[in-house]
Amino acid sequence: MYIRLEESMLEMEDLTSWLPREVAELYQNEGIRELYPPQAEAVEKGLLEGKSILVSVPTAAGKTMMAELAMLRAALSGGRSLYIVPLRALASEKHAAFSRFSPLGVKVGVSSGDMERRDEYLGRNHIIVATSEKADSLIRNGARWIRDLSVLVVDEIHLLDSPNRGPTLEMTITKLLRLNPQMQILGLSATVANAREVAAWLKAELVESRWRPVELKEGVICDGVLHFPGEEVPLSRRRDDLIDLVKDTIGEGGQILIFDSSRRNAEATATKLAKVVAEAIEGKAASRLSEKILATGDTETGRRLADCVRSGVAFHHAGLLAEQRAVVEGGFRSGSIKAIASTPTLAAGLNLPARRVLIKSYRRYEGSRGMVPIPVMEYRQMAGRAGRPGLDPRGEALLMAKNEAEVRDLLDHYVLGEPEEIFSKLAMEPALRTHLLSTVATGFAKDEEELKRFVDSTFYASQQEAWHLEATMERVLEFLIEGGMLEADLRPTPLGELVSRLYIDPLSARIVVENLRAKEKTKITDLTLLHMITMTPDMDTLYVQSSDGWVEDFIDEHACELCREENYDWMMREAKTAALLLEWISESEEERIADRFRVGPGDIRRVAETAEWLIHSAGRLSEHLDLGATFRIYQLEKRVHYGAGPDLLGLLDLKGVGRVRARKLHRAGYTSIERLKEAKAADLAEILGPKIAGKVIAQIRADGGGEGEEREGGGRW
Ligand SMILES: Nc1ncnc2c1ncn2[C@@H]1O[C@H](COP(=O)(O)OP(=O)(O)OP(=O)(O)O)[C@@H](O)[C@H]1O
Repeated sequence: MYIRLEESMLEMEDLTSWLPREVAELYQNEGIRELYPPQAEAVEKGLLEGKSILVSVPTAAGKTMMAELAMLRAALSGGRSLYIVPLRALASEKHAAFSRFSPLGVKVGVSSGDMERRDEYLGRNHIIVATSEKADSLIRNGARWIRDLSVLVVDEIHLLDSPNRGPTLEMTITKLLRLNPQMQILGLSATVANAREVAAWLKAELVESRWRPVELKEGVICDGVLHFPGEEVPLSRRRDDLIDLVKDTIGEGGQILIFDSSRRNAEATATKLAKVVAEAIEGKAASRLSEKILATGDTETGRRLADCVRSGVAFHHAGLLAEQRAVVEGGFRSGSIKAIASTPTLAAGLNLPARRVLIKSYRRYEGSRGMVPIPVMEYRQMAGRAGRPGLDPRGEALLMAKNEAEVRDLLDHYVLGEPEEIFSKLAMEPALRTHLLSTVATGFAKDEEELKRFVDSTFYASQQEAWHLEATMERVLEFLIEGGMLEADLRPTPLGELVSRLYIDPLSARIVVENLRAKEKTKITDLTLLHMITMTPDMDTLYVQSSDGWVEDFIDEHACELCREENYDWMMREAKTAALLLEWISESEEERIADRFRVGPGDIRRVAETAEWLIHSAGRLSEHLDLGATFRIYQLEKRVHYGAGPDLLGLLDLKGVGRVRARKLHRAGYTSIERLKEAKAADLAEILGPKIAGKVIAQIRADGGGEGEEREGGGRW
């Protein structure tokens, strides 16, 4: 259980020893009078004197503000800080939050978008927010400003342990430290067992604490009884634990976050609660939110979500569109939504405090491993959302158990248990393949000796007594040499440099090149290209379910268009994913795609976005190696971007015109920009609505060789 220590002894006023008075005033105006104890400890350990610090504290203990103070100190003396976050949604959130420093003259930027870019303009900012992938890509593409950093903040640094994101994070930190040896680094971590090890790697002071701003009571709910260590409290009414708990929370003016094991369960939980919660809310605000959800697009998932939201409940998972998630989060913050049922995957990105947190299922589905219990560290991340500072006297986090034995297990393992240690995942072959190439291609190492020395400065090496990488490294280097990405003496080839800049797995590059070489040019269709990119390890292919019998027919039907694939299970998944993309570019309605492939609208966009990046990369490879499919690939890239047919390409360059509006214009005979120039303003307004029509007209005017010409043309608009 978390404990609350004595109050901090450092007041905002005291910060003027290190920072200009305006900074202290800014926080005072936000109602902050003194530093929380872990913050005060960080200051004592040199946070405001440029010392590197690893902070390992519970959720909501004020980590972000520590980072802000260090970044402000740097900014106000002209220094630059990079703030690394794990998710794009968090990058926008932090960017918005840091923008409140602009009255102090602090410029803030966020790096998102294309991978193969340097974004030199970002260097004008004092604070730059980026995901670890984007930061890595900026290094690979040679952004100059990244060599001149005063402060590096790594949010959620415990993700070093993540098989997906960990190696990139680790290599990015290692490279940034190499480029900026004097830089102050601030690692913000959840509580982990071996924070000292992470601190040692970063040569940082450690601030480790269990302090929380609001007391947190943790326990297990079973059969109408709340079991806390040493205490049992019956719930007032007894029917159904979930419903009773939600009613109890809302009855006391609180909100509840519920974590479920799967999307389907999260949706079912929200639907079940809708009736109960609807009675307890003021309906107007909820109805407005529900309209907002419907405005994001007409899909089954959207409609179901809108129905729930109208009753003051929501579900939240990766199948939703980003806009839909934003409405749900905003509605919860404003109090119109009382309960959210979410999947655990999103716990890290869901920055919403609530009076109560219910972990309805402590298991989660993990591909081939089936349902597995979540780590204690993740449990703590979820539980830590309970208790809104300044609003709740205390927070309560409960796990749900089926019987007494499970109650005891859950109390022992999660409530009273220690979080796990974290381990580097750099030794995994796909990670090494990508990162060894980029290390050489970006000039961090010139030969094998230097490469080994570089790897020696990673978290992996600092955790290991002895190296276990030799064999894997040999294999990976051989692969890169064979694939023409490195010379035998490990100098990068132009192809290797390109692959590194494109930010794709070298194996993806090889799959693309081999398939483009193998296939007769005249036989390459859109489906061939789509299938090719779904074969790469960079594409997360869709699962094939028992009801997906049609995929086999699809494979038979399109056999001569598809690429060669040895493994039939993979072929099924690839073909299903390629079929989804084919429907997307054929302008199938999202609702139809969601239905047929049993995915959420958020999944469609994600698959399309990954595909676009891979198709773009395939185009660059084809161009570089003169593989003869370049034009066709670039056309496909644009179609995947917009989800539209080839006849719309001319219209899709217009801002505000997506697949649906472009098709409407096309149907009305406006098949090109040239044709549009002939149109009457009133006709366009009828097709597009007056606002969008105005936007389109302005663009065509700008495009059409100047305003004067338009006017001479007879004032058609
Ligand atoms: N010293 C303080 N006094 C009062 N409020 C504070 C103080 N420090 C931070 N807060 C407030 O507490 C809330 C949580 O802080 P913050 O976001 O920094 O926590 P965090 O540890 O980064 O959270 P998470 O673990 O969710 O990332 C914010 O609303 C912030 O304004």
